[in-house]
Amino acid sequence: MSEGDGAKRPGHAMVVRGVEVFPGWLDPEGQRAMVDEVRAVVAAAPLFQPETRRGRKMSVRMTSAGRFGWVSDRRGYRYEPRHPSGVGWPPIPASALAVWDAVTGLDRRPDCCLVNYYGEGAKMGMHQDRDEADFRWPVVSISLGDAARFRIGRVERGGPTESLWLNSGDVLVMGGAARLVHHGIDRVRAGSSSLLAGGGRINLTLRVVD
Ligand SMILES: O=C(O)CCC(=O)C(=O)O
Ligand SMILES: [Fe+2]
Repeated sequence: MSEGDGAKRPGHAMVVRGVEVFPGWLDPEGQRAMVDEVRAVVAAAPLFQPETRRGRKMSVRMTSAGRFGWVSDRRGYRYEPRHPSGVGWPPIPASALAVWDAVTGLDRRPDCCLVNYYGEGAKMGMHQDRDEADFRWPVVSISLGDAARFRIGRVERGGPTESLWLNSGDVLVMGGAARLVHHGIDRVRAGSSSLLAGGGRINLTLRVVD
C-alpha cells in the first residue's frame, strides 16, 4: 500500500511518515484478553506517576513488564531491572508477544513492554523513543480503550507534524527510517470505548532494550 493511503482495512497497514498503522489488528475478544493480562501486570507492578528530571509529574501513569522497565525520576529517564518499589517486573503478556511476532516477523523478542495508562486529561508530549541500545529494532505499540490522537513529527526536532486517531485494537510500528520520529499523544477522547471498566486508555509499547 502506498504512503498516505488512509484505507482502514484490518490487518492492512497504512503508512504515515514511515510509521505503519494496522487499524483493528485486535478484535474485541483479543482486546479483552489482553486487558486481562495487563491487569495482572498492574497487580504485580502497580502503575506509578513518573516525574521528569525537573520534578514535574507526567500526566500518564506507567508500569512495565519484561526484563527491563522504563522509569523516570530526578535522575532522568532510563531502563531499570526493577519497579521503583523494588519488585521485579512481571513477564510480558503472551498476547502482546504474539502481536510482536506477527507484526515484525523477527526472531528477537522485546525485553520491555511499557504500559501507559491515560486517565482523564492525560497526554504525552512530543519525544523520541531513544533510550534503547540498538535502533535497528522497531518499537511496536498497541492501543486499548479510548481513542487517542497520535501526532507524528520528523526525526529532527520541530517542523510540520501530522496526526491520526488510534482506536482500541490498533497496532502501530515505528521502525526503519521511522524508528526515531518524534511522536506524542495530544489527547484522549474520554468515553469513546467501553473496553476498560474505569474508562481511559492503555497503550503498550514493546521495545528491545539492550
Ligand atoms: O500512548 C501512545 O500511543 C504512545 C506512547 C509512547 O510514545 C511512549 O510510551 O513512548
Ligand atoms: Fe514514545
